[in-house]
Amino acid sequence: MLVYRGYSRKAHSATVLTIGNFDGVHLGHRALLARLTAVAADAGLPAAVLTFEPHPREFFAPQSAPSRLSTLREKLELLADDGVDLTYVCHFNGGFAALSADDFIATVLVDALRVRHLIVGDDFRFGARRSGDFALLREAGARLGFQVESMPSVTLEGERASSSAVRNALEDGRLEHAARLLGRPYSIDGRVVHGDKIGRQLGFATANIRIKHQKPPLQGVFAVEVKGLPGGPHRGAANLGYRPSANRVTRPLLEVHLFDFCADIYGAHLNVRFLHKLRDEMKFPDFNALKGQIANDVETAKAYFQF
Ligand SMILES: Cc1cc2nc3c(=O)[nH]c(=O)nc-3n(C[C@H](O)[C@H](O)[C@H](O)COP(=O)(O)O)c2cc1C
Ligand SMILES: Nc1ncnc2c1ncn2[C@@H]1O[C@H](COP(=O)(O)OP(=O)(O)OP(=O)(O)O)[C@@H](O)[C@H]1O
Repeated sequence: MLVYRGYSRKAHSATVLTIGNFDGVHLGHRALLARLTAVAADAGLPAAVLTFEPHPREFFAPQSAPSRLSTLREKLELLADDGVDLTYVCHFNGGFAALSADDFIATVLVDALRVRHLIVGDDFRFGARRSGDFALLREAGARLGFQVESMPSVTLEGERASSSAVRNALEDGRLEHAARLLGRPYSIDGRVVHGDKIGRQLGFATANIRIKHQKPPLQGVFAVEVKGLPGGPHRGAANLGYRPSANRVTRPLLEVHLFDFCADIYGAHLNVRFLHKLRDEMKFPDFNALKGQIANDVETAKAYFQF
């Protein structure tokens, strides 16, 4: 998959295009991408995605913007896995937000991305003050020579699959439901960094993983599966939070204790899949209380896995 920053580079051929945030790449997105790649294959044209960085809500209201399900890198990997040929990552700034719906269609969709066939959800809104809608796209397409197709809503148990629904499920600890909405367990990638080496004194060595998320969509103690190490996937128990009982940190930290594992893995790049929530993170009065609880968590996680 080719990735372009912005839309200043004109597409080298006409495109079959879709537009959106695609945070987390959930079931609804995946159905849309399946349709996109099928239409693109039929037309012999590249399947293209236009997405935004930062998210429009992060630009308009950074304080109240929702947490991110995926980093840009994770999102690009997921789009590539789903067969997308070209992704345009458009910098969402004041200038872009001020583009009228008509200018967006003329400058971005027609001139730069050379759209031949556009597929979006029928609730799709765009342009300054969200004034553009599906009807306007249809009308512009008829005039300017591109087809516009609406994607029917993908639902799960009566609820529309959406990034917000996944965030709510993760926040409430309903991980199994989030996994159904995503079509895979929720996971975070990161590199193993050096910690305070207290874990070993506690009897539970942990891999401290630096994550890119400022505000992850979930917190607490979890049964996890870890990919990225030889002989894996490995199972374990993990804490994602601020570690209030020992050397509290200011940025969220992911610490994973792998079962029956002993090796130097500093620097490894891991993918941690959150399968089941065990409890919320807590502040313990002393090391012994923390140690006792972690021992319990490890037993509960092992029981979950029937380890
Ligand atoms: C399964 C598990 C559960 C944990 N739960 C908590 C918790 O509830 N509160 C907390 O402050 N720290 C918790 N921790 C984090 C420990 O405090 C941390 O692993 C320990 O301080 C070791 O830090 P180090 O790896 O930097 O040496 C947990 C760790 C694990 C592996
Ligand atoms: N459940 C769904 N079924 C079909 N199409 C969807 C579904 N969810 C999103 N889409 C479409 O996928 C594209 C990208 O959606 P986008 O990520 O912007 O919204 P979203 O997933 O609904 O997220 P949010 O919850 O943040 O609104 C849009 O065209 C949107 O209409």
